[in-house]
This record gives sequence, C-alpha cells and structure tokens, in this order.
Amino acid sequence: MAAPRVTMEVGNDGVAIITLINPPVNALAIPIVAGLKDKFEEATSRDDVKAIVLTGNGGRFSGGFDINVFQKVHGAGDVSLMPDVSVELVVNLIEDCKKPIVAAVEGLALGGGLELAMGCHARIAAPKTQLGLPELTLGVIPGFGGTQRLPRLVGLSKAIEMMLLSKSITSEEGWKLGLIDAVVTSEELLKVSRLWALDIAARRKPWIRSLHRTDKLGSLSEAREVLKLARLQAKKTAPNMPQHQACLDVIEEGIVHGGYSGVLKEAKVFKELVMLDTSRGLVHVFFAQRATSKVPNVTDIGLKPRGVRKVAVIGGGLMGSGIATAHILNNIYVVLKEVNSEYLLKGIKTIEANVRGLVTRGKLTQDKANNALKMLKGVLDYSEFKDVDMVIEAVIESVPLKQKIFSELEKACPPHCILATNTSTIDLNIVGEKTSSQDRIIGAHFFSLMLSSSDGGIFNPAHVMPLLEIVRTERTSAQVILDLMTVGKIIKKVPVVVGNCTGFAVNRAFFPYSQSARLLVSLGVDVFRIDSAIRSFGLPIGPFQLLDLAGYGVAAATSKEFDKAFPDRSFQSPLVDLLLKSGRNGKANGKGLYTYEKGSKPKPDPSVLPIIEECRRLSNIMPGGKPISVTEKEIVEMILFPVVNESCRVLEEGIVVRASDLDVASVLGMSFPSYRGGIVFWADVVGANYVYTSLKKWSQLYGNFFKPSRFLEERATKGIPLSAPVSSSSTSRARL
Ligand SMILES: C[C@H](O)CC(=O)SCCNC(=O)CCNC(=O)[C@H](O)C(C)(C)COP(=O)(O)OP(=O)(O)OC[C@H]1O[C@@H](n2cnc3c(N)ncnc32)[C@H](O)[C@@H]1OP(=O)(O)O
Repeated sequence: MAAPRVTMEVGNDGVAIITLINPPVNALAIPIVAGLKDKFEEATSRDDVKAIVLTGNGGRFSGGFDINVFQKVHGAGDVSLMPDVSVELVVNLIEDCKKPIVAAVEGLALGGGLELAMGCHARIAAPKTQLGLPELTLGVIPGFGGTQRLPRLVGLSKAIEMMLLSKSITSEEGWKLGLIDAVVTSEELLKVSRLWALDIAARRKPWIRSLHRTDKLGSLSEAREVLKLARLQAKKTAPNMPQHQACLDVIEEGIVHGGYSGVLKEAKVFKELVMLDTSRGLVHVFFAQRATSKVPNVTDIGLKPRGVRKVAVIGGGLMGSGIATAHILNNIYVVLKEVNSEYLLKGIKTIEANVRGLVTRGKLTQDKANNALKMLKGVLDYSEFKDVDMVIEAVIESVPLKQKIFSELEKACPPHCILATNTSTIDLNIVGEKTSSQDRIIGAHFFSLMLSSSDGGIFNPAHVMPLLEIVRTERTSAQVILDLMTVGKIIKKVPVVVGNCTGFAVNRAFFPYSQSARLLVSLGVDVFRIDSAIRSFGLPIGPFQLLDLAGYGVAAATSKEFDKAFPDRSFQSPLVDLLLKSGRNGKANGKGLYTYEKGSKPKPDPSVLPIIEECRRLSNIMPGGKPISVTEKEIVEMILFPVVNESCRVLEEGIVVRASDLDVASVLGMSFPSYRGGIVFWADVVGANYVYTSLKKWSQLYGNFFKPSRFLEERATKGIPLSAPVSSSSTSRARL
C-alpha cells in the first residue's frame, strides 16, 4: 500500500485542490497532518492560488485522526506523540488563512475529519455523507476544535447530543442544521466546491470563521441550563466515564470565555483524557473488534465467501424468531420451520412484533419493515429446504432431538448447505454424530441479554444483540467458517470465531460469574449489595437481577451443565432450588429476589430474606458461622477474578484465536464495560499477579472454587501479561 500522503493541484481557475490520501478511510496519520501543514502553507504563499478546496481521495473525506497514534501514546505513556493540530493547523493555517477554503466532503467525515471541515469557510457535501464526532467512544473528546465549532454551527443542544451520544448525521440533516452549505451530487462535488471557494474570494458568498460565531449559542443562561441538564443525564448514563463531563466543561469554557479559549482548554483536557485507562480500554476494544475478522487459516488463504441467499431457521421460539428477524431485516430470505401450525404462527407473530418494534422505535421505516416481512415464509416440512444455503437449528437443548434434526437435514438440504446449530452448551461433535457432514457443521451462537436496569432489564432478542459466536470443531471447513463470518457481518453482528467446548468462549468464561455471586451469598454477603457493587463497576445489571430476568429454570439447567463439565471448580448453591421451591421464578412470574411493578424499577423483596438464610444454613460455609466482611471492591473482585481465572483456561486451551477476541466477546455478549477494555484487558490493567495472589488467598480460605489456574499462576509469577499470545507448545489441547 502506498504511503499516506497529501497532494495539491492548482487549476487554471486559481483553485488549489488539496487531497488526503490514506486508504481505506483517509485517517489523519502523522504524515497526513504534516502534509496538510505543508500544502496549506504552500497554497497560502503561492500567488497563482486564489482559493483552496480540501477533499479526500476514494469517496471518503476522512475517518478522523489516526487511532493507531492513540495506541502508540498508550504504549509509550508519552502524550507528546500527539501532534499540535488544533491551533497550528486548524486555527492558524485553515480558519485564519487569507484565502478562502472550502471542504468538499463525501462518504464520511468523522472526528478529526469533520473538525478539519468545520475549520474551513464552507462545506459542500455529497448525498448521504456521514458526519459525526464519535471521539467519546474512544475515551477522549474532539481535539481539533470540534467541541467549539460544532455548537456554533448546529446549536448547543444538537451538538451536545451528537458528541455525548456519538451520534452521526447525514449531509442532508447537516444542511438543514447549517453544518453543510450545500448538498450536491458526487459528480458535481469538486466543481461546485471550486466555484464556491472563488465566490467567497470575490465576496459573493460569506467568508465564515465558525469559531467566531455566537448566533446559535443562545444566551449564557440558556446555555448553562442546557449544559446542566446534559451533565445530569451524563451522570446517569455514563457514570464511570470522565470524558462526558469533561466535554461539557470544555464546551462551557468556550461559551463563557470565547471559542479560542475553548480550543486551548480542549487541547489540554484532550491530552489528560487520552492518558486515562478509559481511553486505553476503549481504543483497545476498537482495534480488538476489527481484529476478530482476521482468522488464521480461514481469512488468509485466498478463499472467497459464497453467497448465502436463503436460510432456513428451525424452531420459532424466542431465539429462532430473533435469528430469523436478523436475516430478513438484511434481505436474506428465511424459511421458518416449526413442528405444528400453532407454534409456527406464534413464531411468525414474534418476528412480526420484532420488526414492528423497530418501526415504533424509529429504527426502521414502514416500507423496509414490509419488505423484510415479505422475505419470510413459514413451513411445517422440509420441502423448501432443497435450495437453502444455510440452516440454523434453534430448538430446545436436547441431544437426541438435535441429532435427529441433523440427520434429516443431511438428506433434505443441498450438499453445499451450511448446517448450523444455535446450541449454547452441547458439544458440536455430538450434535453431528449421526451425520457424515462434519465439515459443514458449525455453531452459530446468537445471544440475548438485558440492556438496562431501569425497568428490571429488557431482554434483547437475538436480532438486537451484537455478538455472534461462530463455533468450529476440528472438522469444520474453512470455507464454511468464512461463509458464516460473512453472513454474520451482513446481518450486522460482530462474528467471533471460537472453539468447541462446554459453554464455548463467553458462557464458559463467565460461568463462575453467577456461581461466585451465589458463593458470596452463602458466605453471608447481601444479595442486593452484590448487585449494586457490580452495577457500580459498570455492568448494566447485577448477577441476581440477571438471574431473575433469565428465569430460575434456565439457571438451574445451565448450572448443571457446568457442574458436570468442571466439577473441580464448580460451586453448587442451593439458592435457585430453594427459590423455585418457594414458587418463585424471577421476573417471569413477578416473584423473584426483586419485586416487579409496571412502570417502576425493581425493588429488593424483603420476603426473600428467610430463603437466603436457609440457603446459608444449608451451605454452611461461613467461617465460624459468621458472615464474612467485605468491601465493595472485594465483592467485585471475588466475582470477577474467578471469571478471569476461567478466561485463562479459555486462552490456554486455544478456544479463542487471541485474547482480544475474548475481550470483544465479553463486551458484546456479557455487557462487560467496554471502557474497561474487556475481561482480559481489565485483568492486565489490574495486574495478573494481584489477581493470582487474591485468588490464592481466597482458595485457602474458601476452597477450590477460587484456585488459580496453571496458566494464571505461570503468567503471574513470570510477569507475563495474560493477553500475551499463547505459544503453540503450551496449547497442546488447542481447539483451534
Ligand atoms: C483529535 C480528534 O478529535 C480525534 C479523532 O479524530 S479520533 C477518531 C475519530 N473517528 C472515529 O472514531 C471513527 C473510527 N472509525 C470508524 O468508526 C469506522 O472505521 C468507519 C465508520 C470510519 C469505517 O467503517 P468500515 O467501513 O466498517 O470499516 P472498518 O473495518 O471499521 O475500518 C476499516 C479500516 O480502517 C481502520 N480505521 C478506521 N478509522 C480509523 C481511524 N480513525 N484511525 C485509524 N484507523 C482507522 C480500521 O482500523 C480498519 O483497519 P483494518 O482494515 O486494518 O482492520
């Protein structure tokens, strides 16, 4: 790939076209920033240049500052690696330039890309260009003057919404708001921009320096009111993320003391934020998510994905209907099969409700919803299966049933058809035991989980949850893995390829999560204190609220699987059985550890306390019969360090390709806070040795559940980060 560069061409009309060239997104890498400074200086000083147009090569203006530089800053701990762009380039060379500069924007202008454009004196955009300042998702704030110029161009409330929610808008919306001066076709973009720049030079169009504008900011008291509300909101929605309050402080500085003062404060605060663990974690997740699409011996061996146009889903329960929804929403034809018309109708109704729900929430137009539903057909037999490209089985977790279905599928489907199962626990080799199609058998493990704690948790069905675990066995072919990864992306999931074991990557690594919470209860710790400590750490709901939400039957069944697979380190709590015996089943029957009333947050149910006392009596593990005394921090560590411990086994056994895949999976599948970088990244920040010594101490006090794994012990004692690659010799039992 050619080196990143900036070019300049001066036309006969006296307009210099300065072009960013750094595919695929024209990120503002250090050489690009240097190149921009050179070209703007040259264009300013040349007599034959009357006006300037700034544009990006290849149909994308710019995806913003080069995030790789953040990683370098994090690695070296040296913030001076960040170039001075805001004042030197955007203010001095662009905004205060004596020649007019117009940005010709196409495809996307994000972060530093949009900030460069806002420094120009006008912005012309192609249709559907994506415009936004998503810096907060990387733990920082806009750093090239965006916190100052965006409010001056679109108004304070809209700018706050765009920055705090990292919400981008289209060029059409941008035009209505005043961010964009004209939307023209892609073909006309450069021509119109050149003329616009010449018109400014000739004073036929206004020469506007955004930083000097105040007309859209409102009065000081109005602005303070807007900022106050935004602060309260951010305190609720992003309590552990400093960049939100910092962004509002910097905006306020500019409103009170003027845009230039705001730019200076922005640069200072940016440099402080970029050094914090929040930014380290979020930048790590950004790259980790992109790394999941690189799978050795699958994506690097020259295979081409085969198209998947028609998919059959077996089972119209919550999972099956969510999976079907995800496909039809993305233009893939779905045949939904059920065993009788009653179940089939129920499945179709659920899918319709899923699609309608998106329309109600403004996420889908009615037209698109109608088109999606046309892609669905319900069936009761296999006659439609003769030309399907993929089947996803989503029936109950029963080995004989799944085996029967797979041997029927082998006969009913064409030989190229991918045979996928959505099992969350059963070994794939067992599922496909009765077939001779082991190379086509693969796990397509979709997730459904809670989103918020405000109403006791909302179950996000499979079409909403972003993670897709692709489970491969030793025999699954690379082509089939690649095909499923490709479909995963089409249906807007993040596919993570994992190996075959009980629970696969996410459920396996997190099985100690609910168990340690129950163990703590048996040791005398209050259920509701545990949930609150975990929420303060950053998960959306605690383990007991999750238990209520999932239902006790599910919890009992999955616990059994893990007890069976990992008896040496499984904690068997009597709690769920006692709750079931007392007629409780969590949120499903309105009787859980919490009480559920429509319209209000779930409240701890005091009548559950005698059941918890009974649970402690039966467990009989409180040292000296007295509850242990622990801080909030210890609660979090006693729940999450066992997860780190199991994650170490997942890494050692090669269940994931790389440690960062488990980070992504924990964030997208378990809602582990992304600003902590995922489970393994977080453990490395805390320190492997600290995790190890803590677990060792607890294992001596409370038993084998906490016993550190060999991998953790080795890494901790040798001072090797848990995320460091696993050498091939140590993955003797590698699944991948
Ligand atoms: C000081 C300033 O205010 C600070 C900043 O500007 S911080 C940067 C702000 N910008 C962003 O956050 C945008 C980040 N990028 C994105 O959201 C998406 O990549 C995108 C919408 C631009 C493109 O999405 P998509 O087409 O799906 O491609 P995607 O796979 O994400 O990216 C393509 C490649 O570009 C890289 N890339 C994207 N944006 C990048 C950036 N700003 N810096 C460095 N690399 C970037 C990705 O890492 C990926 O690399 P890979 O192929 O080696 O894995």
